[in-house]
Amino acid sequence: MGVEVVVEGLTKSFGKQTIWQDVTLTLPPGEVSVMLGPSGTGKSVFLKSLVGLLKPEKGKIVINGTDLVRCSEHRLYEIRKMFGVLFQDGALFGSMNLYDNIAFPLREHTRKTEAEVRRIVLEKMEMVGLVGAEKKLPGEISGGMRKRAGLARALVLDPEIILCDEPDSGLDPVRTAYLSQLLIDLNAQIDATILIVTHNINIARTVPDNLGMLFRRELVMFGPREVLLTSDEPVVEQFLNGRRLGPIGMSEEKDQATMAAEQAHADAGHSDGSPDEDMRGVVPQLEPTPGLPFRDAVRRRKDRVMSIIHQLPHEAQQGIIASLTPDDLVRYNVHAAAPTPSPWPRRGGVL
Ligand SMILES: Nc1ncnc2c1ncn2[C@@H]1O[C@H](COP(=O)(O)OP(=O)(O)OP(=O)(O)O)[C@@H](O)[C@H]1O
Repeated sequence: MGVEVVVEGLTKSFGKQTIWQDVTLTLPPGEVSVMLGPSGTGKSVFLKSLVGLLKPEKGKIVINGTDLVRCSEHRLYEIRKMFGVLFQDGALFGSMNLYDNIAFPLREHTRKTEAEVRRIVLEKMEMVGLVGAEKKLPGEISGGMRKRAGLARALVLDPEIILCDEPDSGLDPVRTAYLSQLLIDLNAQIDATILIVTHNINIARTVPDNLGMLFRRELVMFGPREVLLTSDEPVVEQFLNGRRLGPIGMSEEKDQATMAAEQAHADAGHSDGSPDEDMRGVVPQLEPTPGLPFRDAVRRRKDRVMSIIHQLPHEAQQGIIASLTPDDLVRYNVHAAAPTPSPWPRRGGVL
């Protein structure tokens, strides 16, 4: 099973520019989490900090009892082996074919024989649907295939934590849907802890167990998917609906006067070009492809979320209860959906 990643009070700056501050969250072991945020809010910087490629100024990142921010280079090297990272462009070597690209970490970091390398590379290529493309060069294949090759390479050292930086970037909506399915299928097969950073609304709505959002140098929220999907926090609602109306502006944030003027314009019946449909609400989560194992994370998450359900906002409680099976209702002793009052904070809520 994947490991828990505990982030406490993390702050990252470049010179005088603070990217985000005081970020606190826990990636539950083996669950899939998505971090959303408008462009430039530091999602990639967060991901690189988790894997130790960037050093935050304050706070902790604790994995298996080790704080990555303060540990020795040797320990960091050991912990890094637990990670598989899918970078935005796949980060493949252009002059190597896919087989050699995927074999690279095995040849660099292990003493496996070429026969073992071959078995592992072909197994991972099959997992991501790339059988037969071994001899292709990265420049000869589509963006979607490059992503899958990058994912296969991230898998060869059997990672316990997989980080994906914008897996949808450069992909059409259909290929993005295939990649989302692939990530859920992988989670079912290897039970790794997965963090995806993205601004793709469809991925956010259908893939993760947990959702978070970075905005204005802060973690606005992080918690079970139902919390963000039903949230009326303006920045979350605006983002998940892909609307112009709201606090997020062209260059990240808007001033109050602009927001008021836009609201008045909308109230007067003028469209801002955004879809009318309200995307708020809990939609069914993607399930593994038939024939693959059930995701253990789903059962663990149910236990976890049901133990904190009374701390969550009403709409999230209702979304969670609506997703329970008749057996779950008995197991968790839930009588007719009756959410209880909740102390969920409107901002900065993290569970
Ligand atoms: N090595 C670096 N040195 C200085 N500034 C950096 C460095 N890496 C990132 N930044 C700055 O950090 C900020 C956040 O960048 P980041 O790429 O993490 O955003 P993002 O949320 O991933 O954006 P996008 O969704 O567009 O990829 C940007 O202003 C960027 O210029």
